[in-house]
Amino acid sequence: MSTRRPLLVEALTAAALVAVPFVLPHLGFSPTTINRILIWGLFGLGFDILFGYTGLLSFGQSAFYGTGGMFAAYLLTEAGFSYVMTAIVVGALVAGVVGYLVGLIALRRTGIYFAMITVAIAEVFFFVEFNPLSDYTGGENGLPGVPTPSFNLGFTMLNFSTDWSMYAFLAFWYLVGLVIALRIVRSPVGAILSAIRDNPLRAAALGHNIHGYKLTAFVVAAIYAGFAGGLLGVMQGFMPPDAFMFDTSGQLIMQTAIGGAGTLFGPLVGAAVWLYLSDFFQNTLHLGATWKLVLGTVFVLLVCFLRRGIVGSAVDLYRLTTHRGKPAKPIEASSVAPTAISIAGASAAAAPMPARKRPTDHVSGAILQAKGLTKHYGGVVANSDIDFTVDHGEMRGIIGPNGAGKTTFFKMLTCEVPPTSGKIVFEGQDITGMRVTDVCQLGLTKSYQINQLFERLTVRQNLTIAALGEIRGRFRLDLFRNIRNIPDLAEQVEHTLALVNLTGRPDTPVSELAYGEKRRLEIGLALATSPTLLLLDEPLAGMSPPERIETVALLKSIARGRTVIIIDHDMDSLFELVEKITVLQEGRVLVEGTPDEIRNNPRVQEAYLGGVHGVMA
Ligand SMILES: Nc1ncnc2c1ncn2[C@@H]1O[C@H](COP(=O)(O)OP(=O)(O)OP(=O)(O)O)[C@@H](O)[C@H]1O
Repeated sequence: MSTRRPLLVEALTAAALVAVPFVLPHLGFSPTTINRILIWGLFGLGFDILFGYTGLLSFGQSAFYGTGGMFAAYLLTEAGFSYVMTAIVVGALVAGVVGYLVGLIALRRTGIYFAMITVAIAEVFFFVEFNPLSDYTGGENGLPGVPTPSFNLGFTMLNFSTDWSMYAFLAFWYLVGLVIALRIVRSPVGAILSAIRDNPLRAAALGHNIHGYKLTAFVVAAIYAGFAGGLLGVMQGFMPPDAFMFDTSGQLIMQTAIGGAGTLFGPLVGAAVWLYLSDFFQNTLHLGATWKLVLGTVFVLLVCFLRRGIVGSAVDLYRLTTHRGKPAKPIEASSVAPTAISIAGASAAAAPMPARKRPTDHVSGAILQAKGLTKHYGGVVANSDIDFTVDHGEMRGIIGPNGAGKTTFFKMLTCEVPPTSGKIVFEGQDITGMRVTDVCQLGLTKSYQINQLFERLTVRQNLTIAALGEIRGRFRLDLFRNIRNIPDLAEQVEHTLALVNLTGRPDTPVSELAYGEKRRLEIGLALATSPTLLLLDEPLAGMSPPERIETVALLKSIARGRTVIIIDHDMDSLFELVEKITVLQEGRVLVEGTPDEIRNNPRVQEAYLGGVHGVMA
């Protein structure tokens, strides 16, 4: 999808919604089914932002769908409130508040534990609706008598009491919901959500408050669910209690899987398939109770053979046919609904700009001091009583045999793991016990020994995520801001691309990069945060000799004007790069000195060669 025509998706959707009443009835869709599809589609927009874009599989969306729907229906039937749209919006906001509170609890865990908490929450809401709150919700009877909306335009009265007028009403709100969802996924927040989906730990290490962004996605999904629930009551003239049922959450997930997660349109298309087939099996084929068995089989077949869902697979096919000869792009949510990061680089200036500088009061003297740094893993002493100082502008090497504690030392410096004892001072500030996100925001970051990239994103998109951390800070709710309007972002990404020599590969997905290119991108991610202190953990690991030569040259150019600490086992390269080396052995500092001093130090030779004195490699 062209990123130069961002309104194309919206315009095509509007045209398709106009065409639907003229086309779908001929394919066997009843007006009621079409209206239900729209409500599921709207419900699914929020769920797709949560699941497809952020990677959070919630089984609890029925709780918010029911809450929003019931609240709106209660206002309109029991509380004597007569403004239908206001009631629906209030219901959606209440669902959002409930989503915020639930998210605070559920998002404390990840993966299967998060999913299990959402299951439990859905069950709790179902119980509460049926028992303690049945006086308000109607219990198993639901709330009948929900009015249809009507608007007085002065010269005429708009009424939505027929199926097709209700379709127009729902189609309008679906389009509004889609436009908002597209704005969100195209915003910097949308970009960060897709980074969290791919690699939450790296997203946090690049300075993003991932808990805040996950909570945002959770609340957005709850608001969409609540709004769709309100529309359900209005469409049916009755708010059914089964909106709260676990089946509702399950059906939403299955429809999203059928249609394609991370596409925004997947839930709508999935709902069309699901509802059409369930109508067809029950009403046309009269399968009785076995219709669920057949539908289940169809679901399994669809998910097995269309792994990306119908919309995702259609996009892949389109790409294959239109980009024949070019390497196929991997699975990417931006394919249908372009994400912010797919747009970010579109207008990037080709000319590199100078690296951004963080304001600092200290231009000389120590930038980092570690005092008595110790780390125990149970009975294993990874680091013991390390005193370590690095000055501004210095390029320091750290070496040591395998298991000497080098990586653990870096992890403590970047606050990925807390020290058992000791203190870390960075730019005069005690950072001991701070979070990795905050330390990155202060200007201390590292590239990892094992690549920690955003695999489903391109090179440019990866660097955009890193640069956003420095430009926007740890958390900002600019949900509707176009990423193109962020000053300096595109230039900073282009500059980093040039620094790590990847200007020829900006739109290549990470999965298609050669190993050496991935290693350079790994360094680029750290560089794009504009650190004042850059830690590089084995940047040359696993590289072929030509890749090493290229990367050493790259490291030399990167190091100019920066403070860098490098761990590596490649002594020749390290001795060529740094002015001073710290040797670790068995978790302690063995010795510090210039490359020549270290090369000829008998204690270092003994540490490496097990007591056989000789010249080190
Ligand atoms: N998460 C952990 N849990 C338990 N022990 C750990 C953990 N991480 C590291 N260790 C132990 O701490 C010691 C130091 O490991 P570390 O990875 O820091 O060494 P290293 O010098 O970086 O090694 P290498 O050069 O092989 O990467 C090792 O004995 C290792 O087994």
